[in-house]
Amino acid sequence: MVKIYQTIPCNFDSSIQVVSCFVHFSKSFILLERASNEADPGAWGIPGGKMEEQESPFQAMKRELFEETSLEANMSLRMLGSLFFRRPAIDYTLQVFELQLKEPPKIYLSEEHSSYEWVTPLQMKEFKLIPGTIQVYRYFYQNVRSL
Ligand SMILES: Nc1nc2c([nH]c(=O)n2[C@H]2C[C@H](O)[C@@H](COP(=O)(O)OP(=O)(O)OP(=O)(O)O)O2)c(=O)[nH]1
Repeated sequence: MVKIYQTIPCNFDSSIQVVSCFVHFSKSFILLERASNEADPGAWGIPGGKMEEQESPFQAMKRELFEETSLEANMSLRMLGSLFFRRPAIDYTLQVFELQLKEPPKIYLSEEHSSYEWVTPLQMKEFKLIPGTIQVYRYFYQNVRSL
């Protein structure tokens, strides 16, 4: 259903760039549930979305974080790296970030999402996730080099 590569695969269409972010507070990170009128309704994922033309990955990530959670990312926004996603109908590059929060944040959702949860890595497995979310977590936080 989804194949994830560390290096660019053959004939990859690199026109679509997506940014996403692990927002950590204490031992948890935030998951957002896609609203019923969105693509893949009811699926849970970390904040993110498609990069717009003229945006840098950092600008796109700050914009998406603000739109989706109302968080204003500061200097502590860090890029972890990129992975290449191949789904049956679409290729895209996922640029993955992390943001470590020291204070409990106030979250305001947009209409794109219906709810949010702070989850530990173990709890994440209980959610109906956007495919690839666990592999991405493992890759960046548990040093699993094969996806
Ligand atoms: N938000 C988010 N998207 C992810 C994750 N993993 C992953 O493969 N994706 C994919 C699913 C979506 O096809 C794509 C993001 O698309 P989106 O629909 O949320 O983007 P957007 O907010 O810019 O929305 P749009 O109006 O342009 O459709 O990235 C993830 O963890 N979070």
